[in-house]
Amino acid sequence: MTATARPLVLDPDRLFPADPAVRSVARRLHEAVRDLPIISPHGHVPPQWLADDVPFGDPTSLLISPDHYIYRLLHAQGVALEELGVGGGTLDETQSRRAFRLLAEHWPAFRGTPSRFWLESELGEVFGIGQRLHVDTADAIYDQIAERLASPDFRPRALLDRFDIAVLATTDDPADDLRHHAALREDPAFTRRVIPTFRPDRYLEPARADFAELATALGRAAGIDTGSYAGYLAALEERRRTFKALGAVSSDHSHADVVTLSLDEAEAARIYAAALRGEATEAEATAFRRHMLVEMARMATEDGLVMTLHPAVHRNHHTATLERFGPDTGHDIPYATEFTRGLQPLLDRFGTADGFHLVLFTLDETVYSREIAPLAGFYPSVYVGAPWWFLDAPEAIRRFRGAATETAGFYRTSGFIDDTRAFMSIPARHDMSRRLDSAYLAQLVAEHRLDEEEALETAIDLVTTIPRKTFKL
Ligand SMILES: O=C[C@H](O)[C@@H](O)[C@@H](O)[C@H](O)C(=O)O
Repeated sequence: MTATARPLVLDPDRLFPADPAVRSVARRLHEAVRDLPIISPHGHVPPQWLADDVPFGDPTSLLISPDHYIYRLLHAQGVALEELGVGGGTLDETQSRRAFRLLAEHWPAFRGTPSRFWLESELGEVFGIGQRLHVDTADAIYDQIAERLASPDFRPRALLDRFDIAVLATTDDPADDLRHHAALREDPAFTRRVIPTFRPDRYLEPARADFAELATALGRAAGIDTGSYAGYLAALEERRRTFKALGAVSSDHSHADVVTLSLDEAEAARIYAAALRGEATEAEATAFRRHMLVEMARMATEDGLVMTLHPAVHRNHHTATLERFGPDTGHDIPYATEFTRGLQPLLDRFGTADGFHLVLFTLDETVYSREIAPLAGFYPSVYVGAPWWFLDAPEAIRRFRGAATETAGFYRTSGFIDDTRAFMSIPARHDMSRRLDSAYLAQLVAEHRLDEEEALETAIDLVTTIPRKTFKL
């Protein structure tokens, strides 16, 4: 590492345009939204953290081990995942300190990435660290973080209040007992909204070797016999009702593509029965999944849950890493996808259905201007999902606003989505988005495409009314 250890400086103008006239408008817009409550309608913070409100562990288990944005790049630099506590591995203090030092040693590799922006914001604004992360400061920073984590002020519920997170959605299995959400709702001392999200992916994939076991588990959770296709549908509908009763506002779906089709009931039932016997062909399983996406939309028109799609991720790209560390461990890789023709059967049936909301996320940014924005610019049900995962980054967010706004405007979008497990990064992620949107709106003001009053109203709507409307919050 060439740079010496230096003070950690978070410039108040970070991410704002360099042009002084535009920057001054961006500052004013950001000032108006910077401290507004955070709405997080899709993410992966475990609800148990808030239900049990136990102190976070050490700095590594909090900031490195659960964050695949961080450890994937360290892995690319040659650091072994087991050294970072990935996949549930438990590190003792010596190992945890070593992992933190490894992050510091490789910190230059994060230059220009959103992870650096987020982690520096966390260190400076959440933990009050005054030094930039460096191999010479790693141990001292580790100690400062560890000391703060021991404080009641740094327990999950206290931080939820400090971060002013008004709504936090988790991502949950349809057969989950949702006991943590129930406990939070029954706790008179807990006043924030932590809500489950219905995530049925694996129950809609008959090609899975464990599909029959999953169908049984679904039936057990719903109290409905899923030995038949009718029972399977009824169980899904029952679990959606249970999720909604505990505050859920959306179902989330992440499959290989968003191709949709409708099978007739007899054919769907035949494939389902074959799948329970482990005899469905790959083509039948794919057709069934595509049919079930339409069924999820049909259910959404009946129970009112918002439907979000997060397609086209080659999950678990590296077999050995999956086998050793499990899923969601940094080697999910995007690929190109298509929405216009894939969704036509679903939207032909439900695209104008009263109250149906379909939020489209993509990791293929070419579809924002070509497909998603045009769809959202016609169908009352379709909303443009915020830049997700590899696109949740300054340059990609700038491209997103340029690509989507001219067809769909601002008011057909989802509002920012952090979609994270990394609880400490949530304020930084939302602030990065607020800064970038302030910058984009300021540019429109500078070009006389908006007046500042409109830009101010839009900036506030983007973090308040727009996510609340899109997610029916
Ligand atoms: O930002 C990254 C996201 O949290 C990613 O880990 C999730 O989107 C997850 O793969 C999912 O499908 O829900």
